Amino acid sequence: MVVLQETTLTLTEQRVALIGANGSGKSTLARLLNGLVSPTTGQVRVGGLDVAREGKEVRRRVGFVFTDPAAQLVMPTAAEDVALSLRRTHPDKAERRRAALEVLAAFGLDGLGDRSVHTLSGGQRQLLALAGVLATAPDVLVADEPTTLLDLANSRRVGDLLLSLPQQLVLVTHDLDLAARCDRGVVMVDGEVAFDGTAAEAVGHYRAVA
Ligand SMILES: Nc1ncnc2c1ncn2[C@@H]1O[C@H](COP(=O)(O)OP(=O)(O)OP(=O)(O)O)[C@@H](O)[C@H]1O
Repeated sequence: MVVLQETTLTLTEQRVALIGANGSGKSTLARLLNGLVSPTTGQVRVGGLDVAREGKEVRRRVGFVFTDPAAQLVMPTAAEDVALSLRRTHPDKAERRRAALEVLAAFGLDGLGDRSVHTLSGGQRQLLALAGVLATAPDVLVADEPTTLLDLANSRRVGDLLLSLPQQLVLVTHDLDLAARCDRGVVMVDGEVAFDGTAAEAVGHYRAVA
């Protein structure tokens, strides 16, 4: 089965939204960017690196946030989870914990370091997943519907945070208000790019065809 038709995209804008109906190929396109899936034909390059051949280096540069944070929170406590991301930059354990607590505070999760990740709210878990990925200092963040499971306040909070990141963001979302705030919008229909332009135009196009 062909999931994505022939697609040529050069993503240079700071914040790129991928929008479109369920099953249109957004997640597949996003997953190609860090090698979570591989193309059967064609090539994906990130910062000059070939994702298929230099996958490890690409994954170091491209952070990926899933819709469900449970997919990526692997340690028992919040602090330990962030600390895992810091093991390369902070080899000393005590220093690593201190740095992890600082990261948590920066994401509004102060005081939750020793909490089991299972006792955190959905919003807190999504912020923690984001904190963990960003603690690895990726050049690019790919986020696949990161606000879908969140209530209004948390989805605003996570959305604002994503849009204010210094690194490039590729955002798959059904939140059209959030998508419209990006710098570029790509609309997928049946595995093809149906529209590519400013985010506001892309949202308008999607609303017209949906
Ligand atoms: N590994 C796979 N093997 C077979 N089919 C797949 C695979 N991955 C995705 N698909 C199919 O490809 C299509 C596109 O899926 P994809 O997850 O990229 O869509 P999406 O636009 O992200 O959808 P949603 O908004 O529902 O998350 C779907 O029909 C899906 O079932």
